[in-house]
Amino acid sequence: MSSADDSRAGHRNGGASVKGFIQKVRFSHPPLNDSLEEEIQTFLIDEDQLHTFDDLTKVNPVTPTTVLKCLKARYSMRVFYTHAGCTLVALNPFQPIPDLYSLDVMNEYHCAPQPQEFKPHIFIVAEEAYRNVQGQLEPVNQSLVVSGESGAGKTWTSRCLMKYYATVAASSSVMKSQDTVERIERRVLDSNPIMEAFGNACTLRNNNSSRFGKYIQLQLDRCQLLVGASVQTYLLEKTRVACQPANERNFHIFYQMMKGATDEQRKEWKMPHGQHYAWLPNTEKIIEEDCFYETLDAMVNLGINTERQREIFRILAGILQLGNVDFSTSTDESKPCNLKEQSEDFLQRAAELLCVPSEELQTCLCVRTLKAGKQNVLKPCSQTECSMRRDCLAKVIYAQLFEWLVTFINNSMCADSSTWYNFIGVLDVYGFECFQINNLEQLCINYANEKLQQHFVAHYLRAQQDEYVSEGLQWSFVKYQDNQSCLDLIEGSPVSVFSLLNEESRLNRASDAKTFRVRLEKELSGNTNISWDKFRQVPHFTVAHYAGKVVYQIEGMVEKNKDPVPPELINLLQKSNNPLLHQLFNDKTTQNPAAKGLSKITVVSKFKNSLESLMRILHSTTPHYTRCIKPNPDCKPLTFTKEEVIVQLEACGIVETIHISAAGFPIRIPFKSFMQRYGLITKYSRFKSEGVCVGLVVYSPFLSLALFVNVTLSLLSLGLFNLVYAKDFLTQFTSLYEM
Ligand SMILES: Nc1ncnc2c1ncn2[C@@H]1O[C@H](COP(=O)(O)OP(=O)(O)OP(=O)(O)O)[C@@H](O)[C@H]1O
Repeated sequence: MSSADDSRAGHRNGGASVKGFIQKVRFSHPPLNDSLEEEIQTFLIDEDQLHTFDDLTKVNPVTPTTVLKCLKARYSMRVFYTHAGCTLVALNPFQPIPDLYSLDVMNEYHCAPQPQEFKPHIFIVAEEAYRNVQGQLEPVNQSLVVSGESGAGKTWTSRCLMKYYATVAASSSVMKSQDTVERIERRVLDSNPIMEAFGNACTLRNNNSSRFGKYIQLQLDRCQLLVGASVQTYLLEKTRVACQPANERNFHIFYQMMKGATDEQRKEWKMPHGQHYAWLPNTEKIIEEDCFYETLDAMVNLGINTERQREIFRILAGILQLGNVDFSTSTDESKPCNLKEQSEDFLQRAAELLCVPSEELQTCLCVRTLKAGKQNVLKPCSQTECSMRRDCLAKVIYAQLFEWLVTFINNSMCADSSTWYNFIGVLDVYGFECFQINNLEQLCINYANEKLQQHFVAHYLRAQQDEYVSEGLQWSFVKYQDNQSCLDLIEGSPVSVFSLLNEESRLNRASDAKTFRVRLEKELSGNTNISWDKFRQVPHFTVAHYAGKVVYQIEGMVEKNKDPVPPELINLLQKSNNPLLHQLFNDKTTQNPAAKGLSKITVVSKFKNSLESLMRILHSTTPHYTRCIKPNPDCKPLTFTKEEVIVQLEACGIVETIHISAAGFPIRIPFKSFMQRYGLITKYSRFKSEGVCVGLVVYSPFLSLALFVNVTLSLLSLGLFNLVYAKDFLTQFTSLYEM
């Protein structure tokens, strides 16, 4: 999907994260009666033992308190990973832990006959997915969904996963393909510093916060070797280019340039030492991500040649100069605004770096062309409009550049479709957001989280419980909240928040927030997930999300949804003599707003489409969930704040997940797939065959088969599947063995 924008940045000042906000507990926990309280106390009495619970399904009773205490005990013993049934909980240590992710550790997990018997680790999840691909059990393709709030460790985890596959999938002894694999694995890993330099920024919550979502597909050949990768990005926060929230920074790449440039580059970029840039706040803050040479190395490795690099950096330098261009009000309304003192120099430099005529640049920023019948009428813009057009120019250039980089990276890493057969996808998306002021960008992000939650619920909670019902298993229900009605409210048809927003955006008129609020209330008040606070003056609506209520401000929402780019700006950029900039706005293969008429596609429509295609992919894969938890709000090493953690545990429904995982069968394989994969053991006649040991446990009328196989290495992966059941398995199994 495109780098559809929105100004998450603009609304974050003083914003509180979701953690301080969630008041509603999503799932209905059983009320704490005296006996449960007693059980909890009995469990907690053995304090020294709490850290030993590698899998929270073994905790008894499972309550928010007991789960929290175990995680805290483990964290203080420096154990950062814990299984929670089908989910892995990862607590962020906020400091490098020696040897936790070393090559030796990777190899240990990779070579272990039963990795799940090792200490919980992200490598278990990685290895399980890898073995699933090797086992070719449907669905063969895998998705590793990494979630959590900002700073919880999603990007770190995704990087670990990529390194793991780049190592184990390249460690094959197939010498012939070794060269390719090495090159590819290098490229896959090198895509990270580039994407992070251009897509991450230092925020109040995380020094290296990803300002976009991504889904990386690691492509594997028939031998499960890494032969390529592709990345899909979601909703880049392009507003940050022109508007940085208080105490936050712009994208890393600008600081990298500023701090890492040689004298020669400074001259070329017209960036003398000590020059202040309005769009480059907090330059004094030094963070480890300010590593220009690492980005340059990665660019070289991915094949971005020196000339291309020059073009990229000139564009970026041009954007910075643009930020220092300010307008003064014109005394005569019929005349365009003037430039403020010094702004002329900056405009001149911006024009030179962007390779466009400076007078034309100034006219585009200050004068609007209106269509009156067949004639064009020129109308001077107000001071505010001029600033908006300047910001819009910077945003559209940056978004197109980011898009181009992603396409370039994909072209450089993606394997020919005839050479790869399966993939393992890693999804790293922004967590739930709730600030003091929330607008369209929070609505999109929270909508994405609703979709993922629905996927999780469908996959683990609902599917499992529904299946137990259809199988007639005795099962005491865990109550969970189905979020379909919230999704109906946001994206449903025929009427929803999105449909009304789109309708309003298509009307060629300035939108009025109050009128739009009335319309929302009239059309949507039948849905219990939407409400309005009668005492709040500002037009708003409140959505009851699965993770809590979020109040959205209506003002500006429709305009953001339209995301208009004045055509004069596009025309100007199309004429640029910077070959890359020229290509960005002329190439039909890129998402060129002018060429493709994208300005007519609204932000929510684009986002919804991209999310739907992501969900289709997720539904076609075997998912593995990792919930990253941020143990304290200040990113302090080894500090566990229980109030911070409990809210995150509740927001992701971990207690219910544990309940269900503990009570159910965690790994299920369709009978047909099982027989296809393991039918070969029938060759080894009877149980007494050499080296084969099969144990059969029958539960009537439903069956579980525990297989303990120690035959050949080819059956090693069987260790992953410790429990299988299927209605007619006994009949078929016994007939195979002539029992
Ligand atoms: N397993 C880990 N070991 C050591 N440090 C870690 C680990 N995971 C995360 N960190 C630290 O926490 C910081 C924040 O992690 P990360 O950037 O992955 O968060 P995130 O969830 O991706 O946040 P955002 O949503 O803002 O992008 C990292 O920069 C790193 O310093």
